[in-house]
Amino acid sequence: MKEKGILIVLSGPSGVGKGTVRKAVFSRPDATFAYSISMTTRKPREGEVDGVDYFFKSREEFERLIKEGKLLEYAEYVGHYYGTPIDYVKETLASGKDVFLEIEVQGAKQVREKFPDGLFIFLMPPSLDELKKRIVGRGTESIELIHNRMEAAKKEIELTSMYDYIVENDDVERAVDKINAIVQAEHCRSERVIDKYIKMLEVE
Ligand SMILES: Nc1ncnc2c1ncn2[C@@H]1O[C@H](COP(=O)(O)OP(=O)(O)OP(=O)(O)O)[C@@H](O)[C@H]1O
Ligand SMILES: Nc1nc2c(ncn2[C@@H]2O[C@H](COP(=O)(O)O)[C@@H](O)[C@H]2O)c(=O)[nH]1
Repeated sequence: MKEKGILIVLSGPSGVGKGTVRKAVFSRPDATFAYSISMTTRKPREGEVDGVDYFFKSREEFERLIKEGKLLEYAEYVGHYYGTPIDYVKETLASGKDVFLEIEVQGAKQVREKFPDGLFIFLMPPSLDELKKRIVGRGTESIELIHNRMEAAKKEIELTSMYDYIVENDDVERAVDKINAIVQAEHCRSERVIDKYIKMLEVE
């Protein structure tokens, strides 16, 4: 039987710290996951590099990729498309490596439908007040957008039952420790490990 990696999906409301926690996951020297670089139609921010932070696309190109079935999931988020290239995910999982997606909740729902065996982790804010503080503190949103995101966050938090784990992001390094522990536990539990031992017995 073919070795298969785990598809890890980190999601949660806007401003909870998904991007911050994902960067901290990958900055650990022992990180073994492959990061799936998303496509987006938003413009690069200062310092962002095409093919490293995102694959930056025009709306026309993105819509063509949707039609051609090249995306595992996609969502329109604050006026821009975001999506996960499907080939990279499939090929990397088939090679036995775990793949890490950091995506918003609409996209996570689509992935759950296509990859029910994925490992879905919802990043939870310590409180709604703290979530608001983080969105305001980031300084990227107008008052109106902050209000919209807070209303959306309340609805998103109600949908946590589709996730396998909830990790509170009270402290970034603590959240990373919990995510790594969850993935390790999944490796021990999963049939991937059982397959490995069956293979070992077949060889003897
Ligand atoms: N554990 C934490 N404690 C305090 N501040 C945090 C923590 N995690 C993240 N932040 C801060 O919260 C703000 C939002 O974080 P970030 O941009 O990573 O969120 P996000 O969930 O990726 O948001 P979006 O979905 O809108 O892109 C940032 O200013 C970040 O520095
Ligand atoms: N559904 C998807 N959401 C994605 C993807 N890549 C990133 N994201 C999410 O978009 C927002 C905004 O990101 P930003 O870089 O503009 O701040 C954030 O919540 C990301 O998690 C994707 O491929 N699909």
